[in-house]
Parts: sequence; structure tokens; C-alpha cells
Amino acid sequence: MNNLNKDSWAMLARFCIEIAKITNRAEFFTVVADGLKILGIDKHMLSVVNDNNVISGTNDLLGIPLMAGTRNIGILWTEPNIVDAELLQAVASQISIVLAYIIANEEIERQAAKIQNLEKELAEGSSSFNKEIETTGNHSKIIGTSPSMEKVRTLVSQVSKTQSTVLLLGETGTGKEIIARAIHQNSWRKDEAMVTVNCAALPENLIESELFGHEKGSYTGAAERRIGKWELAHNGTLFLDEIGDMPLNLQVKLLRALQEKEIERIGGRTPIKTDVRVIAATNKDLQKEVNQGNFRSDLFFRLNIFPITIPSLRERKQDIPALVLHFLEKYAKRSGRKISGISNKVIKKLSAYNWPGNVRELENLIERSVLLTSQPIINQLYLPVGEENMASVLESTRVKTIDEVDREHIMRVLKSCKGKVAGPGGAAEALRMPPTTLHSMIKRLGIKKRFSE
Ligand SMILES: Nc1ncnc2c1ncn2[C@@H]1O[C@H](COP(=O)(O)OP(=O)(O)OP(=O)(O)O)[C@@H](O)[C@H]1O
Repeated sequence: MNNLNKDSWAMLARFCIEIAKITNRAEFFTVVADGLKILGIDKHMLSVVNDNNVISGTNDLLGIPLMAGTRNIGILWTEPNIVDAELLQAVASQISIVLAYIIANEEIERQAAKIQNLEKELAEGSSSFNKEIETTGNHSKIIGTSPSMEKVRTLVSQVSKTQSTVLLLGETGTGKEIIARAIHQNSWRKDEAMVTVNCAALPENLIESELFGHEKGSYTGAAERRIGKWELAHNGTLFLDEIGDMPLNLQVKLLRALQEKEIERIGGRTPIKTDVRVIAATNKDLQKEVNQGNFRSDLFFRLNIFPITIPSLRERKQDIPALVLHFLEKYAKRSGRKISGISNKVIKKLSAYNWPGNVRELENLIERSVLLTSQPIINQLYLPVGEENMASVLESTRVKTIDEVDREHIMRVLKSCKGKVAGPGGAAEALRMPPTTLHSMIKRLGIKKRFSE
């Protein structure tokens, strides 16, 4: 029963000690576990139970099956000839009841932690649950028919049905998470959870507990026992995002978990067996990280069994129109707006841009444009303030007038001065011009009042 946690062991031990007192058979308790004298209980040797439900195991130990209904949940070991068979059966049936209760309790805790995890993700708006609904069961939501995306699709199909660890490589926003989800949805684990851990989002001291969990009191602040995401992903998939940012000392533990298929909670003394499929993703060049000593080479080789590189959007510009239509439909539906399309002129501009933020950047732009347009066809782009880089690329086909350049520059300076025109720290000072001149330029160029004093 090595997958029982510490509290459950203690509960079982207390019960067994009570039985020892009641039966007046202290010598019955021969096996020591977790520092407490309890009955030896094992669930891994059930196959040697004979017709009489009594077996001889190693070291001449006797084993009695522990049953929950017709299901074997463990085996009780004792030395032969210490107690009579009738008493042994009575003790075994009592222990079975307690053990079944403990196992059920642990399952409830695990499920509660899963629900809590989902609720947290829903509250943060990053719900794997939400996304699961969107991508149900197939690759249809992975948009793009360019040869490079078709290659990705083929690799996804090949690897989904296997147990292999997968490494997803690609720039930020290229769709690594959506591909991970497709692999999960096409695997036989699809009815279990895909649990996500962002290895870059948490400080080093918290990420180990996030991943592997901790026992109550294992460190200052560990007021309650916590089940880690690895355990939550049992029978399902664990998506380790930004794996290139995982701290070195945790990389050792991750490698061990991948190899041994078991983990230990912080402060826990018993290893926990798990069945987890790992998909890792990074936008870093992992080989380079290995060369620089930031990433362990043994872990790299363990993860790099089946790498899939997702191409950047600028390498597959032919996918832009289909992606745009997909996002238009998605956000028009979500916002209840009636948008029937987007003009060719805008598509051309989008295709001229080099998309450093890849599909995510395109998606954000379309969402914003759907919300801000008042026309049924989008024929203008609505760029977020501060995206000068993008704006200038999109506008590069046209030469700007001096007034436009002045206007943009003054607006930028006013913004950085929080709208202050005159006086210390004001825009006039920054632009080295008299406040009166700046005031009249603001008026002439039609700069909105919110930028002036
Ligand atoms: N091929 C695609 N079809 C449809 N939507 C896509 C595609 N690729 C990416 N997206 C969308 O773009 C957004 C960003 O994708 P995702 O989060 O999967 O990128 P990522 O590579 O994991 O990014 P990061 O490295 O920053 O974590 C998501 O909303 C996703 O649904």
C-alpha cells in the first residue's frame, strides 16, 4: 500500500494498534512502517492468494486478502501460527472496512483538489476546461493548411496514440498549448485531465510544491497538505509549459519522476506511483540552454524523444486569411456582433507584417477590431495604443505628412508626461519649446483634450 499518504498510514496504524489491544495479540504486529508498528499490508502480491484465501509469501509470512466487496484492495501479512484462522479473518475484514474507507477518502481528496484547480483556472480565465470544450476531440480548431502546419498535424496524429513524452518547440504564441491539447484529446487519456504547469510563472521555492505537492508542516507556511499537479494529472496528461525556465535543482527531480514514474511530495516519506504522460513546451533553444549550463543534458535527451517544432506565423503567411476568419467568427459570436468579413486591403496589410507575437498577436488584433468596428465588414485595423512598431510596419506603404509625424510625436511625449504641457516635467520642457507654442500646435493638430492639462 505504498501509495497511501502519511496521514492515511497513521490512521491505519492507529486502527491496527486498537485491534492489537482488543485481540490481545501485540506480537501480531511484526512489520514496521512509517516508524509505527503496524500490520504488513501489501497490494502487489495478490496473485499468489490460494483457494483458501491464505497464502505463504516470502519469509514464511501469511497473507490474507483485504476485500472491498469483490475487489482486492490489499493484503494483510502476518507470521503463520500466531493467531488462529478465524481470528485472522475477523481482523482482516475489519481492516478491509477501514482501508476501503481510507482509499475512498483519498480519492475524494484528489477529486476535490482537481475541482479546486479547475475553479482556480476558470477564475483566472485560463481554464483548460474552457479550452477543452473548444477543441473537443479533433484537430479541427487548429487552423492552417500550409505545408508546415500539415507536417505538424501529421506528427500530432503519429504521437497522440503513443505514451511518448513530447517536446513542443516554437516562438511565443505559435500555438504550442493548442497542439498539446490536441495530442491529449487524441490520446486514450482524453477523458482524464490535462493539467498545466507554467514553469516560468512561479518563484523557485513554490514551483516544486506546485508540481509535486507537499505534506502538512513540511516547511514554514505549509499549513495544509497539498496535492501537486503531477498527482492531479494521474492517468491524464501533464503539460509543462516554459520548461526551459525550470530551475536546475527541480530539473533533477523532474528527470527522476519521468524515469521512475513515481514522485514524492515535499516532506513525504513514501513515493507515490503515477501514470502521467508529459508534454513539455518551450520557446527557448534548449540545446543552447544545455550548452550554457542552464539546462541538464540528461533531461533534454529524456524530453527530446519526439520533438515537434511549430512554425512562426511569418513562415506560413498563407494561413493568415483562414486564421483571421476563424477569429472573426469566434469574437463576433462571443460579442454578439454581426460581422460578415474583412476587406482585402486589410488582409494584405496583415500579410505584410512579420508578427513577432505570432497567432496570439493576430488573435488579439482581430478581437479588438471586432469590438471597435461599427461596420459589418472590417476595413480598418484597430491597433492598441503603444503598438507603434506594428503601426509603422502596416503604414509603411504610405509616406506620412509632416503634420502626422508631429502629431504622433507630440501625443507620445504628452502621454509620457501624463498630459502635462507646461512647467517642470511637462511636454513643452521635454520638447524644448515654449508652452504657448505647444498649446497652439495641440490645437492646430487636433490632439484630444485628455492629453492636455
Ligand atoms: N493554429 C491555430 N489555430 C487556431 N488558433 C490558434 C492556432 N495557433 C495558436 N492559436 C491561438 O493563439 C493563442 C496562442 O496560442 P498558444 O497559447 O497555444 O501559444 P503558445 O505557443 O503556447 O504561446 P506561449 O509560448 O507564449 O505560451 C491561443 O488563443 C490559441 O488558441
